[in-house]
Amino acid sequence: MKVHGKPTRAVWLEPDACAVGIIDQTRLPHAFVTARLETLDEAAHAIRAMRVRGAPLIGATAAYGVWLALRADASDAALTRALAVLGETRPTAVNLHWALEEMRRVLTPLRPVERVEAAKRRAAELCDEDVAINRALGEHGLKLLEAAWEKKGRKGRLEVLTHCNAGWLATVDFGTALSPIYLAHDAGLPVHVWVDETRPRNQGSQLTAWELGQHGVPHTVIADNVGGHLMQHGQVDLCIVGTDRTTAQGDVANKIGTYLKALAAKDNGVPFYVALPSPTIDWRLRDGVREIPIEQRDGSELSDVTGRLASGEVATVRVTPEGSPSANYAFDVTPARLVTALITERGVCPASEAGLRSLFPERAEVRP
Ligand SMILES: CSC[C@@H](O)[C@@H](O)C(=O)COP(=O)(O)O
Repeated sequence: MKVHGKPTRAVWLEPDACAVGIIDQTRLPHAFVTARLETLDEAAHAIRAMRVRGAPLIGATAAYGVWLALRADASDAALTRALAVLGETRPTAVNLHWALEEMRRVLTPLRPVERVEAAKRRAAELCDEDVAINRALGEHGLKLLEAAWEKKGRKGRLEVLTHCNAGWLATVDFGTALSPIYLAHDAGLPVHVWVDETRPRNQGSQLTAWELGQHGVPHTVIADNVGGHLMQHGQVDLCIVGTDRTTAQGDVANKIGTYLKALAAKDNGVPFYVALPSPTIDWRLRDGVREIPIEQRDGSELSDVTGRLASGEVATVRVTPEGSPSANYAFDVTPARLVTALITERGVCPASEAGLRSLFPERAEVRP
């Protein structure tokens, strides 16, 4: 997507082919700052500190992280270590493990001398594949938005609610939940997005609002607890969110608070869609509530808030009493029964094992 009119991806190989470029997402929306990652440790830190975040982007950055590691040492031991270091950066998004497994599969049979070039090539391919997948799922999602617009009698605005950031900043490009929204906007549908702020890290108010604004998509930031009220008053036509891990039976882990939005949507008859690239499906798991690991992050993300002062300076302030402990659960699981449908690169399906199987028949028999 474009930043200040220039086509930009969320991760890229630097022109000198010696480093990986990222947008430092901890600096948005107050500053657009890019950074170079040159080592395994820098890549792992970027993921852990959420300079890059969002399930597909974590996977893509980790793939490039393997390349950075092998540049220093392409031995079997170094490959094993790189996969382990990167694999421990964040627990919930399965795209991380999917991308690392793919790098392991491609690189292990090669001689060390062949690995560096192969790692760079495969990481770049994974990035291109992510872009193509997101574009394709956007086309499928667009049909749902068009149908909703027809159902509404083509009157007013098409009101969409989203949670967290599942836009291009969370992927290599286009995004997942936001991909259909960008296509709808570009096709002339009067789409308006209710953007949940998404405490504690505010990916909605800081990242989703920023990227929608860059593309000119009308949107309004709301506090996390507003969605239910809007749905009760007929002000949300549909919800679309992303996911960090979807089980074989269609349960979806996504940013904390997603489950409550799905409950409110169900209670009010509002369609609740989840957009996902197939690498987000964990075919080994079934019961998401019991089986998906939920990341718990440092309590300071809750007690401290960063923003821009009137002076223009960006500052961090504490908003909870000194001494009050905080619990910072980063994700929750929305059971499949609350999900109207899954939007994938192969089409739209019910959130169920049969639904996923109908789109991915080659995965039907994969079980631990
Ligand atoms: C296409 S991204 C889907 C999810 O990764 C997204 O909704 C999300 O929850 C991101 O969480 P984050 O903690 O910012 O990495």
